[in-house]
Amino acid sequence: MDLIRFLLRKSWRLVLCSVVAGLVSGVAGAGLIAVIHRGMNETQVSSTLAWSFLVLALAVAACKALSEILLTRLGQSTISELRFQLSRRILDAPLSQLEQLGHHRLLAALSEDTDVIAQAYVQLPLIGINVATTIGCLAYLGWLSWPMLLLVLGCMALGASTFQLQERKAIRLFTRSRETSDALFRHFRSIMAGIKELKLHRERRHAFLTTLLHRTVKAYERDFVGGMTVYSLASSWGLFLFYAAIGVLLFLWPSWQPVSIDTVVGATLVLLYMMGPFSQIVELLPGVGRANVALNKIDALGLSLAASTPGQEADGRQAGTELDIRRWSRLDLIGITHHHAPEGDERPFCIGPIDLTFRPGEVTFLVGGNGSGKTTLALLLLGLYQQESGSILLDGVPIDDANRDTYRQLFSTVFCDFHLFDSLLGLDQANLDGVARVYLERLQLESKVRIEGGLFSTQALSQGQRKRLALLTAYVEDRPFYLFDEWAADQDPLFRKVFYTELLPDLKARGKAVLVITHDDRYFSMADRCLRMDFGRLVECREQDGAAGANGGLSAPSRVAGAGK
Ligand SMILES: Nc1ncnc2c1ncn2[C@@H]1O[C@H](COP(=O)(O)OP(=O)(O)OP(=O)(O)O)[C@@H](O)[C@H]1O
Repeated sequence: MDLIRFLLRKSWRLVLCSVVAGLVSGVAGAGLIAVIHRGMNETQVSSTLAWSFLVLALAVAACKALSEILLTRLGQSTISELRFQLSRRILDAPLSQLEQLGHHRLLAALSEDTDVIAQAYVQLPLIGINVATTIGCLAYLGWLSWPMLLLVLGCMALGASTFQLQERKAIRLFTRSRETSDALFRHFRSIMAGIKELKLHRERRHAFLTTLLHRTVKAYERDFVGGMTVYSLASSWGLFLFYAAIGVLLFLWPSWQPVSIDTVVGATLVLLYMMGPFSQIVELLPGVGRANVALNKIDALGLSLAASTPGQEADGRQAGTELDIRRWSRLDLIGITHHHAPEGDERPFCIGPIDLTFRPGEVTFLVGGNGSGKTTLALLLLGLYQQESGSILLDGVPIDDANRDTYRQLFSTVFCDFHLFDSLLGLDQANLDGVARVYLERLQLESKVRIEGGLFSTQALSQGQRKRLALLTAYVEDRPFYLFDEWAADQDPLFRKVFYTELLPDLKARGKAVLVITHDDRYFSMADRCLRMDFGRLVECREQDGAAGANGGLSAPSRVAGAGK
């Protein structure tokens, strides 16, 4: 309901206009039936009646068209709003929460759930209009004969109660099919990401298609068809009750009590007319049921659209920050701990407690075996993971929910699994192209890529070249703290040398703090200090790690906790 309130706040004018247009159309339709009924009974048709007929017919057609046009606009604007808001909620949500959910669930929510919710939301005015039309018809029926009204109301109550019993089953099936569509999106992602592996291995491709995908697709089909079948049966039962009421009125009622043929014809006309809006309501109900399932799903993902993130302003900036990220002098990690939620029976991976200090103009190498926790520490430092205990202080100011987003603006990064946007997005400094072209030459990409209006001419590059382009983006960002997660791993020996012996010293000379996660022991001497991760703990670099300060001496932090202090 929060979501409905949220949507109504955004688009109440469109909803109101379409409801009014629909109501006028519905009421005019009921009036048209009354006029037709009177016309059938009059031997000499009056001109007033004829004009009423014309005006009402025009009103019905015009308002129906207007209502439909407005509803289409409402539908598209609702989908846009939902996609925008949900994307925003995803960007606001903690990284660890998103990692636990997985990309496939987020994609399913962004595409399937937004569609289903928007379609149902658009149907709400239609349901309102049809209910209003039905009430108008019932009022006319009551005016013709209240016992007949009671009969029809009885049939409707019977239909509604049986429908409610059946609907629970339909919702259960829709919920199951929605869960299956998460798995379906995971398979779609596997197709995209694993296309080369699937093409190369016939048996794997066959197993993927016939076992995984086919089973999931069929499970989705079965549950979805099951849910829709329940609704179809319920709607047919409702339709039958309508015909039953007409049958009783036409064939049984006159034999029970005296009634004029005129009343019977009028009541039959009303019931036949009511069948239109009634059928529409019943057809709309499965969509409403699926929207409920989609709403619950979005809530279950922890991405409720109605909620807002504490400290987050509407424009994405944060209130109440005391950080000056351009003029910082020390960054302290004090007693930081974190653990990854284990999958199944695995033991959780714990990191920390970690004490560490960074200063501008200092190049730090972070080494350690695979899975030792280097990237996890980097993500904690960047404020992308939230520590479970301990604190991060920038010039003595603790980082919290209110200033974390501002704190993150301290860093430029190239992650191991970096993403390259197709332009220098969000960078609108003067002479952006000129600045970028200087780095393009420096990174030896000028013969491969052109930059026009901040847009890269191509991304069809080798992995190493794409990583250089990501480095270019980081350079242009010109932020105070650089973090590279195994950046040099994809580079040829020549460019690896350029990175360690030219680019890093250049960043240092510009007063940047640099943290390099690396396995390149040949270049450890380029670091001011070298830290080692070992099973989630930060330990001193051993002499055999080869860590030597840039000025030639072994950096060997005397106490890792106080490194840099
Ligand atoms: N999102 C996650 N959820 C659960 N466990 C995770 C997650 N990310 C990492 N881990 C676990 O945490 C441990 C440390 O991972 P991390 O990526 O920090 O290591 P790393 O030192 O950077 O390794 P590598 O050198 O291979 O990149 C690993 O055992 C890994 O299984």
